[in-house]
Amino acid sequence: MRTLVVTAVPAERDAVAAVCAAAGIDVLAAGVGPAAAAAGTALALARAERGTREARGSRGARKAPYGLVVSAGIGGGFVPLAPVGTPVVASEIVAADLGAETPDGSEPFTSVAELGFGTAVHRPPPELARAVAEAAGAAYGPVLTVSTATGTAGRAALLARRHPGAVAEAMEGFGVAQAAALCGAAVLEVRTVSNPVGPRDRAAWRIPAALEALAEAFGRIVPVLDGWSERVPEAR
Ligand SMILES: O=C(O)c1cccc(C(=O)CC[C@H]2O[C@@H](n3cnc4c(=O)[nH]cnc43)[C@H](O)[C@@H]2O)c1
Repeated sequence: MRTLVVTAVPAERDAVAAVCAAAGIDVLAAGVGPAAAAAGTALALARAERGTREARGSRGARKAPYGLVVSAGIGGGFVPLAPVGTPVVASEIVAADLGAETPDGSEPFTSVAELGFGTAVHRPPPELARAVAEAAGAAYGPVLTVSTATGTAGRAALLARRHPGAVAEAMEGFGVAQAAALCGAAVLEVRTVSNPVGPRDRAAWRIPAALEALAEAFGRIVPVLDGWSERVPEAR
């Protein structure tokens, strides 16, 4: 089975391109936010599936479908679990602001799952996610997907309270995970921390350092991904 890495922007794609190309892993920059991530991932997975069907029985090189999709890029880190520069790997990929505001009561939000309308959490294969986290020396815990980046200490504290052990926040993981689930592929989320989750402070961002750390982390992660993909049976 093949592996697809999905980033938001070309700078993240370019950071991992060389090490992924050497391993035959495709990389796609799908855009910022959960909708762009879901759309780009679903299109790539569907095209690969169609390519496999069309190649079946033909003499052309048969390309397997994707069995694993990795949402990768920079993200905000929940201090102190994930300081700036830290790699993080998701134990859970959580839609943290997909639901309804509930003004009454102690909890101001109820998730789409609690409302009975669908899934709010996707879980990577734990054995693989833990192995990737170990290889990368990453913080391991829930990674939150938001449509609006946190900009206050109060919001950061509320998210940390609602999601104990959360290591990072970003804007694409749940979209990638939804598309992967639709196509029967496993999912991972791997990020490096560019800024602390909390008060909006662009001066505190360390994007070049986070991109460098992403490239370095993928150098250690790709052999683990290769090993896992070889163990997964070929396409049906
Ligand atoms: O302008 C701001 O203050 C601001 C604060 C946080 C994030 C943004 C973005 O535009 C993020 C876009 C991009 O980067 C990822 N990312 C990185 N850090 C965070 C974060 O703290 N919260 C959410 N997303 C983050 C994200 O995955 C996007 O692809 C602007």
